[in-house]
Amino acid sequence: MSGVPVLRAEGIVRRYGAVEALSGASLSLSAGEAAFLVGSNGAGKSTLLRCLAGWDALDEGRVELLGRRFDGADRAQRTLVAFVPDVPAFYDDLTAGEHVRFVQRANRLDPADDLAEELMTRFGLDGKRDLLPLSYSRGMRQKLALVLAFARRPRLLLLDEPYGPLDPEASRVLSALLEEARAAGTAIVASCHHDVPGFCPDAVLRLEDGRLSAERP
Ligand SMILES: Nc1ncnc2c1ncn2[C@@H]1O[C@H](COP(=O)(O)OP(=O)(O)OP(=O)(O)O)[C@@H](O)[C@H]1O
Repeated sequence: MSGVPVLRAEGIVRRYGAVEALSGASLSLSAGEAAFLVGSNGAGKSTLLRCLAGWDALDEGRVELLGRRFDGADRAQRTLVAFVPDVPAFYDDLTAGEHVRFVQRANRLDPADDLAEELMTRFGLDGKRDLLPLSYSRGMRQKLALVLAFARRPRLLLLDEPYGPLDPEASRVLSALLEEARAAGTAIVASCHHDVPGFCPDAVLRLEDGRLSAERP
C-alpha cells in the first residue's frame, strides 16, 4: 500500500441551506504527515473535519481512506479514524475509567495494551478515573477525549482546536503525543488558530471562503 495516501479528499462541497461552507476542498495526506488547518472564524474548519471524519454527509466530492471511499458507514474503516470535535461528548453515567475500558473494548484493543493508562497518567488524569466526565473541567474533558483518541492508535487523527482549553503543561504533552503519532505513521489534521509549542506541522492548510490551499513550509 506504500504510495497510497492515508487521506485523500477531492472537491468537497458542504452546504447549510444557502450557506456554502465548503466550496470544493481537496487535500492529500500520507502516512506520518501532519497538517494544521487554519482560517478565520466561520471559515469552515469544523465543517471540513466533520466531513473528513464521516460525521457529516458531503453535498459533492469524495473522501478516500487508504485508497477506499470513506463516508463513515463502514465499521472497519471507522476503526482507523479518530476524531476529537471542538466540544467532545461523553456518556453521562460512565466514569472516565469506564470510558477508557469501553473504547478499548469497542475497538478490540489488546487488554494488555496499557497505552490508555499511560496517557491518563501523562495528562494527570490517573487520580481522576473514578469521576464522571460531567464533573470534569473543560480542559480535563479535552484531555480525556485526547486519551481516548490516541489510545486507539488511529491511522488518521482529526482534531478540532485540540489546544484550545489546555494549560501549558498539557499543551506540551499534546505536542509530544502528536510527534510520537506522526513518527508511528499516523496522518494528522488539526485545526489551530495559533502556533503551538513544540510541534511543527508538515503542511498548513488554509481555508478561505470555503476554499482550501496548502502551504508546505
Ligand atoms: N449546523 C449548521 N447550520 C447552519 N450553518 C452552519 C452549521 N454549522 C456551520 N455552519 C456555517 O458554516 C460556516 C462554517 O462554519 P464552521 O463551524 O465550519 O467554521 P470554523 O472555521 O470551524 O469556525 P470557528 O473558527 O469559529 O470554530 C459558517 O458560516 C457557519 O455559520
